[in-house]
Amino acid sequence: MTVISGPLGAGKTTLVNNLLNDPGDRRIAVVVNDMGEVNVDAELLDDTAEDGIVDLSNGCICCRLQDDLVTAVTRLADERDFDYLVVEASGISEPIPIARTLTEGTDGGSLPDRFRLDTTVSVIDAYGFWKAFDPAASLPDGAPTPERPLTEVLVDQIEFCDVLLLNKCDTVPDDELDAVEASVRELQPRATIHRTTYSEIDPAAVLDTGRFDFEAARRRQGWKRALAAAEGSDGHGHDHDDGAAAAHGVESFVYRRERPFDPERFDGWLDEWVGDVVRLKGFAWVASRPGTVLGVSQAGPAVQAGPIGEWGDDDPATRLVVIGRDLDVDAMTAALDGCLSNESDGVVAADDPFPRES
Ligand SMILES: Nc1nc2c(ncn2[C@@H]2O[C@H](COP(=O)(O)OP(=O)(O)OP(=O)(O)O)[C@@H](O)[C@H]2O)c(=O)[nH]1
Repeated sequence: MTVISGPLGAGKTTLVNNLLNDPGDRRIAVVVNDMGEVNVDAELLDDTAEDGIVDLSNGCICCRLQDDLVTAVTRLADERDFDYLVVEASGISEPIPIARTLTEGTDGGSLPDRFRLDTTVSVIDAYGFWKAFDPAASLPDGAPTPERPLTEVLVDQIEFCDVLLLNKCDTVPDDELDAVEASVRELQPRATIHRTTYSEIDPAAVLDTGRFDFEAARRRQGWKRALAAAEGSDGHGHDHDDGAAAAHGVESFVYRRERPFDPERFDGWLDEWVGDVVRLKGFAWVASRPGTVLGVSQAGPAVQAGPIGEWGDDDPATRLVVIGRDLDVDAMTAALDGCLSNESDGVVAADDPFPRES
């Protein structure tokens, strides 16, 4: 099986159609997931192949429709003869839960033994990505408007995949495309990246690649690599061998402190969206909650910060990975230092910005 993820309008259906039109000597079946009540995507798929296409609509296969996905694949296996299954996730699907469903199954059941998750593909709209991180970007003539701002899900889709299609390359100038690819590469050091237009790609690059590896995909996300590198060095976690990233000013650094933040000042810092930052991810020690690990995740304008566990036997600390272009590391470090509290505990925030989830 190959799973295709990616934001709305990135070119996933276009890729599925290309694969249906040129499957080589494979017989392909397709499961298409769409959020709407009518599965528009299934209607857009070529009629000739319609028989092997299952629609899962009105929900998302990463959450509500997990069991439906297992049931649909099992039924397809019972009723049809095919060699390869392509699953097109909805634009808002998170790839990790889908990969888990397709490898481990759900509480309600698992896939027949003869299925094997082979490749996870993310189709990313190069223009949408470029615009999301560059507030000054303007729309080239005739380019489709991206339907969705960058969100946490988009970064999840970039960070967790084996093959990444940087699609709609016709809508971004070549020099900017190099910078876009360098940023994507910093987030996603492991995947094979292909630049595509109208999702045109050799089917062998996305089918039967043998590249899926759950643990490697999770372990080798860009921010985790930066964190691991920083723990053994001076805090600059970027890959010094990566000339493309350096040429475009793309880097990552890790903010590390053994002192807690003042909750209100740190919350204020998180609210100040810094345009050059592509990704902020890690954990923090906050003085108002001395026993609690605060998880922090920012992707474009979307920020999430909340309790993710207890320090337990670990010494509390802050580790924040920042990935971006032309980062002013000194200014950012100074701003974060300005949010540090002198108290290691006992600070009471009048209105706790990071309440424990009930
Ligand atoms: N300019 C340009 N348009 C493209 C390219 N690839 C796809 N499109 C167009 O972008 C639109 C969306 O493409 P789809 O393949 O439907 O995207 P999708 O990811 O399946 O979209 P959702 O199902 O809504 O999430 C369509 O009008 C495509 O023709 C490309 O490389 N360049």
